[in-house]
Amino acid sequence: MNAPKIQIRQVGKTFRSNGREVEALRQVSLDVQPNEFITFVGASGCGKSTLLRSVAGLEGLSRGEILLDGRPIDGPGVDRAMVFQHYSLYPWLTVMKNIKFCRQLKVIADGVRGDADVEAASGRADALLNLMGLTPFAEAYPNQLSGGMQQRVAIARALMPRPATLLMDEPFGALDAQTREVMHDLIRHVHALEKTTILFVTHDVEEAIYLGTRIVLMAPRPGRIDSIYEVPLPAKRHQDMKLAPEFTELKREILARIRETSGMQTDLDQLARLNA
Ligand SMILES: Nc1ncnc2c1ncn2[C@@H]1O[C@H](COP(=O)(O)OP(=O)(O)OP(=O)(O)O)[C@@H](O)[C@H]1O
Repeated sequence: MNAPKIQIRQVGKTFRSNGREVEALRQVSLDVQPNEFITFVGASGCGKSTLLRSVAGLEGLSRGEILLDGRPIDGPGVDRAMVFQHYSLYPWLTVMKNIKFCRQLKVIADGVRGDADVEAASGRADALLNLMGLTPFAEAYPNQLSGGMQQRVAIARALMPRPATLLMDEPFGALDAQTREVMHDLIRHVHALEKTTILFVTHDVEEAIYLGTRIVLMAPRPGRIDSIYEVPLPAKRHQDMKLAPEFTELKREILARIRETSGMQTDLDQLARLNA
């Protein structure tokens, strides 16, 4: 087996605000292999976003450590890119300029580069536009695009510096069901093509199974890993697989476990007794 891309070791995170303490993560440990696609599910408040932000280097840890390629993470880096639910595009820039924006900042920070570098960046931006089906919209502004298209621009922008790791926090949460399906196949394609390691947070169990190679189910109060499921699907996915018995059985099992760990099952049982 390869050396893990990411090693999350005994990670703890406690937030303190207004005299209150929240243990967002307790003793979280996980090894992620290169080119894995890990999806995280779990009841609200179980620490999914906190864990993702910690891998991004946006959140300091209270305990433990996270290693990337064997080295401790101590802040954000161009080797990791994050995509959020809200598209966070620059409304005053065209699609093409949005995609190139971070790259341009890096060029400014690093000093003037040669023509070859500028050309390579343009080639990469064109290739990503094409991959995302956005070529006809290169000169459009974000407010002229649908939600799905805006999110495709955000993904293209994240991929621009060729990050080895992509961190996605409910990236398709605001999209309608049909657009989500298209995005699912697109992101699986990106994963295969770019050989990226992906950590993906979602509330949607079907999305977690369809996209993931492994599913990490987290539980709240304190935030922790409850269980890990291998996805019994081949690398090449298609939408009909959602109807396969092994898919629906895994979905049923995970939904039941989320209900149990969230305390929601107790609420549902009480409701059923009231209605009886
Ligand atoms: N900056 C912060 N200050 C104080 N508490 C925080 C902060 N960020 C997160 N928390 C708390 O930590 C816990 C975990 O939050 P987190 O957002 O990581 O969970 P989540 O599983 O992503 O939730 P959701 O599914 O609702 O997005 C929650 O109780 C949350 O209120």
